Amino acid sequence: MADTSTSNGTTGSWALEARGLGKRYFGDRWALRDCSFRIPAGRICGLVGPNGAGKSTLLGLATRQVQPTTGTLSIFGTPVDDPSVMPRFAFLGQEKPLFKRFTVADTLRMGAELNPGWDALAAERIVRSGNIAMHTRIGALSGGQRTRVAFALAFGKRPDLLLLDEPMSDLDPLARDEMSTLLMAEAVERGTTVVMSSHLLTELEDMCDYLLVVAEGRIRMAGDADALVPAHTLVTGVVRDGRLPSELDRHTVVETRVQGRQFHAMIRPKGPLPADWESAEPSLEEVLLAHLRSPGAPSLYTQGARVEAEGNQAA
Ligand SMILES: Nc1ncnc2c1ncn2[C@@H]1O[C@H](COP(=O)(O)OP(=O)(O)OP(=O)(O)O)[C@@H](O)[C@H]1O
Repeated sequence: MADTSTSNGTTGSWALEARGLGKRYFGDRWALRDCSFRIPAGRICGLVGPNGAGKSTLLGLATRQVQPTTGTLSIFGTPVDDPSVMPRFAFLGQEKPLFKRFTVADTLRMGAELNPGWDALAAERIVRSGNIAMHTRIGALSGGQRTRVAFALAFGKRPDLLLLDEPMSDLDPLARDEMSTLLMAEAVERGTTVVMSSHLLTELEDMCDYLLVVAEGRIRMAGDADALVPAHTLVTGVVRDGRLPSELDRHTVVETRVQGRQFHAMIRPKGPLPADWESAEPSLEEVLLAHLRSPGAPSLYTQGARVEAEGNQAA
């Protein structure tokens, strides 16, 4: 069962909307199953989940590199299989598909030719701030420098939606910081929506105001970070007769751990807590870690993030 309890329902347009989305590569193993959610326009959304959770599959479905087995996915209200959606998004993944024989200048020229709304100044600025000479061949660049050129291509396209699959994993800390700042500036100044998968929880905490948590192919949390985190409480109490207290059953329990005579639990309180429990508000990182360790925990959507698959009744 999913909680639908928290506030901050978001109005406005949806950058990404999935209904009953599923992908089975082969056999009966689903990489992604029954995913229904919305990401509002203009947000920086962190896509979080353990290895093999289905994050790249989801981004592959959004960019049509992967075909869905079930359900639909729309970008700004247009189904992703409609070619008119192409100019509205840019994708940057772990692999940077650049032509090794092209120079950096050739690459940017190609970006200008392929994209009607090309912003040459923005693209060149990103390249030059990394001290990369325009005449250098892509094949002669380091992995991090190639990533910078790929970022320049993505930003130069001036997309409304930037889809990023761990794109900064090979950047040094300075370049990583610079690209993060660029991303946030884009989102603020141009209202660009960013959906970014990352395993770096501190990076997500710093950058993202919206979250999509995936585990074992299903959505575990979706919505405003500001609403998702305060919905949780960390409680500590005493274990009696080696058993967790029955009072825990009154709340939504995400994770419990027993250490000696104490228990620690990440819960979503459904009412007052016993006076002898200690409670604290967790950080985003603590909430995410608890969910990543407990993929079977009940899911949570903030109001605006929830969407029902076709044929289902709205909650
Ligand atoms: N092309 C493919 N063919 C078959 N199975 C695949 C394919 N791509 C992904 N899978 C499987 O789908 C599941 C989800 O994979 P996916 O790459 O989407 O996970 P992820 O969350 O991006 O993982 P990571 O954090 O390790 O990048 C995994 O079990 C994976 O083995």
